[in-house]
Amino acid sequence: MIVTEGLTKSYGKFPAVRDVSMEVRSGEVFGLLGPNGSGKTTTIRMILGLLRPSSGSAAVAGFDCWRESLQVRRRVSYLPGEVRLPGAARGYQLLKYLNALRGGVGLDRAVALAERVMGLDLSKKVRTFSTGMKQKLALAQAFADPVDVLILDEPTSALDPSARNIVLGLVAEARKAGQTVIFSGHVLSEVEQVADRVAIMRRGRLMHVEDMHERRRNLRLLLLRFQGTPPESLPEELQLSVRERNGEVLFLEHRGAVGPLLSWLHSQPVADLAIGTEDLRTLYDRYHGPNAEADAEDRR
Ligand SMILES: Nc1ncnc2c1ncn2[C@@H]1O[C@H](COP(=O)(O)OP(=O)(O)OP(=O)(O)O)[C@@H](O)[C@H]1O
Repeated sequence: MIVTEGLTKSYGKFPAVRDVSMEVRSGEVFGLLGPNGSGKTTTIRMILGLLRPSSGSAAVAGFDCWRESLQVRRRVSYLPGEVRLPGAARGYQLLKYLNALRGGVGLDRAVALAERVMGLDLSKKVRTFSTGMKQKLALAQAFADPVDVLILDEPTSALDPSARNIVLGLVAEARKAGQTVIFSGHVLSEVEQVADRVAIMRRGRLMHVEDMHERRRNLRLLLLRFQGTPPESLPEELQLSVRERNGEVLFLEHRGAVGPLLSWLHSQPVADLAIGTEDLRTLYDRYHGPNAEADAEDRR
């Protein structure tokens, strides 16, 4: 649905986005992660046709984002990271106006989302709304747009925990309805909860794309407490590797099938166990944590 090839944007000599090539598949939720200033918003603005790439290209549904930006905008709804709305309008008037720009088809849904799901009073002037309320109003509009692609730039940044959950639920619904979603954010657990794949950016570069389903499927973490000393060696065919050994406790990674693992566990003097998956933090920290490898550009 979205394809970028060598997408690059420089401000003077400063490369804000460098040579980003990625594909977002139709109907998936694509998480975009990276620290402040890593180029997420600049990438998004080029996909929206709001910024002209210095080189490379971006396309949505086969339409070039710069040269055919009208076709692109017809298919895309965008929630900016910083929501700025005209304060003099009442909530309802603003939704009506924004909907009219799209032909008016989403108004009932936008009003229902704003009033019933987000709990807003649409008879009030927008200037009386708090930051979070404004974000909710913009979200109600974005989720009501009858479009193929939703681009949400930090959609939960101003929201309280309950509203955050509502938004994550709406993202899941959008995906079920076949919409393609780009979700940029800083709260790793939220991105982890909704994204099918996650891209990690660093200093304008796309460092890594991870398939979250494969990640969950392929890697299991096991914490085992043995009655007595844990075995020195582990059966090779189980694809277990030791992360840590501490007295009676073994912390293991497992990549193989579950059946043989369960049989082996049954044969062992295991006093207690916990099984989990690795969270996104570990992957993120590989590129941005205290021990992350600096690339050549960083050292300059
Ligand atoms: N108009 C501009 N002129 C000059 N530099 C810019 C401009 N817009 C963005 N930049 C720079 O480009 C880099 C990428 O910015 P961008 O807004 O894309 O980051 P981001 O990953 O979205 O950050 P955040 O998480 O804070 O929203 C930053 O170093 C920023 O200072």
